[in-house]
Amino acid sequence: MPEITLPDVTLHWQEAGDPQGAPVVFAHALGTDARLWDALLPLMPGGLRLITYDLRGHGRSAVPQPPYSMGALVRDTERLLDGLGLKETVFVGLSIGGMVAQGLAVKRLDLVRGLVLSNTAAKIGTPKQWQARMAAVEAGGMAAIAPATIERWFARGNRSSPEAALWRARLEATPAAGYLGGCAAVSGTDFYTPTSGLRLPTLGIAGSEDGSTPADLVRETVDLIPGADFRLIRRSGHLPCVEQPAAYAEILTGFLDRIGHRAQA
Ligand SMILES: O=C(O)CC1=CCC(=O)O1
Repeated sequence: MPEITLPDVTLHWQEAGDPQGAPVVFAHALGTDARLWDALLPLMPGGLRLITYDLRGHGRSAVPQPPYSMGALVRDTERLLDGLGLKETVFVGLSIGGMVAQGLAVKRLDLVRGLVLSNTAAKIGTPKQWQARMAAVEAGGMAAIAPATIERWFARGNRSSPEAALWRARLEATPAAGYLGGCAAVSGTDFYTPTSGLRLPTLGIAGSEDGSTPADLVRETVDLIPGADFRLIRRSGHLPCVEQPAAYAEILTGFLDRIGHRAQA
């Protein structure tokens, strides 16, 4: 499994698709990892280099002591992309991954030619809500927040599915320190002003039953960027790439086609 060792953290990443293809990079949600994209990637068309990675504190990446800042998460991503020699990617970020996407596009537009803001916002929750969640994890571990998280993540009809059970197990296996670090990063982030200055092809994706970042919240952020497209995925909560991978692939492929993001023959 490929790793990249940065000055203050080692990150795990992997790739699929065409090594010479146009690069698409995927950043996952808090309490998940790069496997969030497993059902989606086989549904993507050819001519793309599909890169996934684990944020610090998650998956197989190292777990530095919390708290983390959004600046650190963006810097990790910038260093990963620079280390892989990538430019002009389409960057797909879901939830905290979508915050990283916004921060990266603001800081390094040379790395991002198209932005996909999935189930995310410029600001998610309030510091008070994040404090309460962090206190629950500190007191009871990851299992303490699992039932409520599954309700936010999955549409009503999908909460008893094998996917919900799998992602609950993965949430509970997330290192508490990594999760707490990520909570602190989200809690301290408000990208309304910087994101409203972005000018690049952008697609917003929301789930009709998302209990974490409801569709209206996603739309509010996406509408900050002139010309951005917005798509709603039905029968889906916070993780539509898991719940409705075919619909997600179709929407993402349509965006890539519209902006001509494919390997040149
Ligand atoms: O955990 C949640 O419900 C919502 C969330 C906020 C940031 C993120 O990545 O997930």
